Amino acid sequence: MEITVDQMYQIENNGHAMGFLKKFMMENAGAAAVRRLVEKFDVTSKNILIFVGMGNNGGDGLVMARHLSGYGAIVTIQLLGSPDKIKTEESSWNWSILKKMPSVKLLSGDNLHFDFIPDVIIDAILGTGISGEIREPYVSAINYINNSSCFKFAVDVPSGLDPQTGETANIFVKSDMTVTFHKMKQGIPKRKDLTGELYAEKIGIPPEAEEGVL
Ligand SMILES: NC(=O)C1=CN([C@@H]2O[C@H](COP(=O)(O)OP(=O)(O)OC[C@H]3O[C@@H](n4cnc5c(N)ncnc54)[C@H](O)[C@@H]3O)[C@@H](O)[C@H]2O)[C@H](O)CC1
Ligand SMILES: [K+]
Repeated sequence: MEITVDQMYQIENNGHAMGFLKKFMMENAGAAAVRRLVEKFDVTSKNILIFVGMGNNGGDGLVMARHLSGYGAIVTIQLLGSPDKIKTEESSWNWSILKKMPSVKLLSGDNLHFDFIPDVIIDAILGTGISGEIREPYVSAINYINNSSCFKFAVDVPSGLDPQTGETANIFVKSDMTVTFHKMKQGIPKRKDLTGELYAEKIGIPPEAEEGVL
């Protein structure tokens, strides 16, 4: 069953109100995404570059970084903004854990020059919160991703694709694999040319959180 983006936010809020906090959803989302990635790709000693936006899509990317480090990957995060401008509590919480993990390299701002060639790029820039045309520094990050020939993995939805309508913004990521969360959003499967292999993974939200929504 496909759901709307509005329904997803309502379900998420209901689950949170039940006590299944968004930070737990985020943890499960990042862990489920990593499970799919490592099934496909041996990440041991591989260079993984994660572009992280300032909302909760970025937060999922931060969770992935921690898990991938545990799998022996060499992880670099490029936060697309300043750490003090991270927009949500759960994403900031994950950033603060990573600050205690020298195994993960943390970069921030809009300087997109790296001293390595990534084997995998993770797009955790924008998810269901997208609105309007893509702005900098996200535009440059999306260009960087699309100009790279490595394996590309999209968190929840390729950034720049509207998960409700399936329409694209001025610029958008073309990925090899996409993992969306809880249930498929209506617009995503319309653009399999952008998602690559597409999966919807459960993230522990109680089914009761759907009551009155679906
Ligand atoms: N579905 C779930 O149960 C869960 C989903 N999770 C992940 O959270 C994101 C949605 O997070 P949200 O913070 O609402 O939105 P985004 O991260 O997509 O982005 C919002 C952020 O981006 C800025 N922005 C919006 N449009 C643009 C634009 N065109 N150009 C530049 N910047 C833009 C805006 O200002 C906001 O700050 C969902 O996709 C999942 O990945 C959670 O982990 C919890 C479980
Ligand atoms: K994304």
